[in-house]
Amino acid sequence: MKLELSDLTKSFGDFTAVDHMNLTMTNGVYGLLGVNGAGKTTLMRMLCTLLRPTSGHITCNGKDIFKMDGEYRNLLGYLPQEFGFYPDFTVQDYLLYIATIKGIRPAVAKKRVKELISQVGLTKSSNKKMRKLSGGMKRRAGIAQAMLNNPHILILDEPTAGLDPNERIRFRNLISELSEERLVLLSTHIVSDIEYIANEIWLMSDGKIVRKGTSDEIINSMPEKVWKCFVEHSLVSAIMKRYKVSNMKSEPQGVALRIISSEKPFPEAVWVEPSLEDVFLYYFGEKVGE
Ligand SMILES: Nc1ncnc2c1ncn2[C@@H]1O[C@H](COP(=O)(O)OP(=O)(O)OP(=O)(O)O)[C@@H](O)[C@H]1O
Repeated sequence: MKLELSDLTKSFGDFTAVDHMNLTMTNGVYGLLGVNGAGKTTLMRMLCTLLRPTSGHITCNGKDIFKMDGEYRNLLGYLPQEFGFYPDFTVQDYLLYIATIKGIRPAVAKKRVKELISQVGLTKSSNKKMRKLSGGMKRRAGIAQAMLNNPHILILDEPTAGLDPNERIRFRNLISELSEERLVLLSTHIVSDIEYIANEIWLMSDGKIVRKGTSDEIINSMPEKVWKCFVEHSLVSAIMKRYKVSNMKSEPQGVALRIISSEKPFPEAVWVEPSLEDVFLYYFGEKVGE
């Protein structure tokens, strides 16, 4: 499976949400990381043929996805950021209903729904009404609906939004499991959601991919260094005006700061290994603040 984006652009009036993007994806997990408004959903909606590009092309194994029609939709599973889940349907009925919409034969659908309910860990809740599920369970039902047609391409828009830490971990494991022999693209603005499961991470800002690579490659690409030091409370605001501070924590010795700077900020500062979160804050610090 190969998806190629060439010079892909989407504008709304004179605002460009996706800006001349060129990318290639094959099987594996791609993590699209960016702050709110970076253009992630716009990109994903184009990849699902729900939105036409202003210019440029998306091809799947060499064919224009907008000309493939049903052939492409059969390859695709999509979990939108907000998905309609019919609150009074049970999990099982909801999935059977979506299977009907997707044109899956009833006998096949019944078997597939049962398998998927088990795979996403909802067997005990299969007769529960959708509105009674927790946020994490709803998202798992959402993944199951995206997987009904056993898609080769799985696109998940902010699948971990609103999940608690346990649900996040469970979700990450599920996505890793589903990614075998499949192309999975998932968007998030939470670094830890993709740090360990994405084969390739894309940092997106203002409609462009500003960095891409494995987690290690992205970390190593950061031009500045990360320093750790302890300072008195009274100095913190002056330091924050002067340096990019990726984290601060009150500790008995004072305030522990992680400072991103090409030079040693204080004689007592020690150089520490950067994390992907430092890199994210390095590129998007002000935007995260906004
Ligand atoms: N239909 C539209 N008309 C006008 N502007 C739009 C439209 N859809 C998106 N935008 C704008 O395009 C930009 C990118 O939006 P998009 O939803 O793709 O970002 P995002 O990275 O998915 O953000 P979030 O994490 O908040 O979902 C935003 O500034 C948004 O306001």
